[in-house]
Amino acid sequence: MRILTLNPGSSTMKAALIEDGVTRHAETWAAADAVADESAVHDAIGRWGRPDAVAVRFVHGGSRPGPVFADEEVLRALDRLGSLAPLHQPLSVDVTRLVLASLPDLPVVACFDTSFHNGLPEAAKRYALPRAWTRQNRLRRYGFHGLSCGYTARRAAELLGVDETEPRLVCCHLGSGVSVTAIRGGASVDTSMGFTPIEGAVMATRSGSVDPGLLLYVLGTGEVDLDGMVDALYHRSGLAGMTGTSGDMREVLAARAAGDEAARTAIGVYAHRLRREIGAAAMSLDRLDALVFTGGVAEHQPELVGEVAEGLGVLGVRTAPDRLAGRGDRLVSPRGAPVAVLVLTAREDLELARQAERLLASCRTPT
Ligand SMILES: Nc1ncnc2c1ncn2[C@@H]1O[C@H](COP(=O)(O)OP(=O)(O)O)[C@@H](O)[C@H]1O
Ligand SMILES: CC(=O)OP(=O)(O)O
Ligand SMILES: [Mg+2]
Repeated sequence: MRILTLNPGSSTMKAALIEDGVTRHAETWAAADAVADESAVHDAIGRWGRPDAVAVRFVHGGSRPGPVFADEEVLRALDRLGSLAPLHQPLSVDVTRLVLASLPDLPVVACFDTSFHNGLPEAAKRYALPRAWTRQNRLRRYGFHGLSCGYTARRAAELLGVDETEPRLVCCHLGSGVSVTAIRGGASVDTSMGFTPIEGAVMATRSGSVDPGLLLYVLGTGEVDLDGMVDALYHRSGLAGMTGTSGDMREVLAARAAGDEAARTAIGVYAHRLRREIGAAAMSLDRLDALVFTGGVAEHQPELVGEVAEGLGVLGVRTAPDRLAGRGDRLVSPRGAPVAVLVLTAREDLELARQAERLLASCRTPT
């Protein structure tokens, strides 16, 4: 079966054609370009040949436990979640509408980052807010990067040579968005992103967690209104805000190498907050078998993984420089280390294809 997968991230739009679990074609565009230039996705379909189905990543699926077929009614509901993930959700809705319009007779499957975290334990899911706010179970922690985590959990178990239900993992997804998830028995038991993909670690342009009291204070001054706050927390914070760069880790590392003090501080904050999240995630596990790093930054800047890991000795985490310098999916901890450290390529495309195939198979009438 040939599945076209579309993965709108906050900085990139990634498309791939997966045939029976194998990648045949792949292309990445800057996120803004992919939707502004409607023909980009269309051209890819033309070049790669007609797929049997399309699978699209939506970061926010609300409480949906798994993928669903996308139609206009589903899209309208997902669009209403747009303000909870403004860097991603509108792009996913737009690109899905484009596909439905240009390939009207193809099944299009919407797959959700949030589904992987749907079974979070109550204590990890709730905010300590007034019951009147939380009674409907909507104002809660959802978690994101779930498609990446689902793939990572399976791939890590494969590399460790154990059953999927076995390893206790902490999965760090370091892309433009950054999240840390504790995985036990193949399921999410805590995660750093919450109601929105702002919470938790420092990201490329997002702030990560900030004392809500600080935000209330700034709003109270009247110098920033709600739109200004949204813009600041999603677009002008994180590495970008601290350094005046785009927030792309390549640029920040280059600035630090050139002696830029703001870049040095920003990477210090990024690594410190990431270690805090890793430590917190480990507390939801009864043991830590492996710490997994994935996403664009982990894949392309493994030296940063080494830098983060250096401060995690208390968890038994160590890395080997020669292994870090390698390529592809690999163990980067030294032989005999108490915790395996893995660097894995994020394969949301394979997870998207897998989920779409399963949904399609479940709808086929048995013969
Ligand atoms: N080809 C590359 N070479 C070096 N760094 C890269 C490359 N591609 C991505 N990165 C790094 O990965 C980050 C983006 O991660 P990615 O997972 O692709 O983003 P998105 O959140 O859009 O899915 C960038 O900040 C950059 O530092
Ligand atoms: C959820 C999220 O932040 O995704 P990405 O890293 O792809 O932007
Ligand atoms: Mg991504």
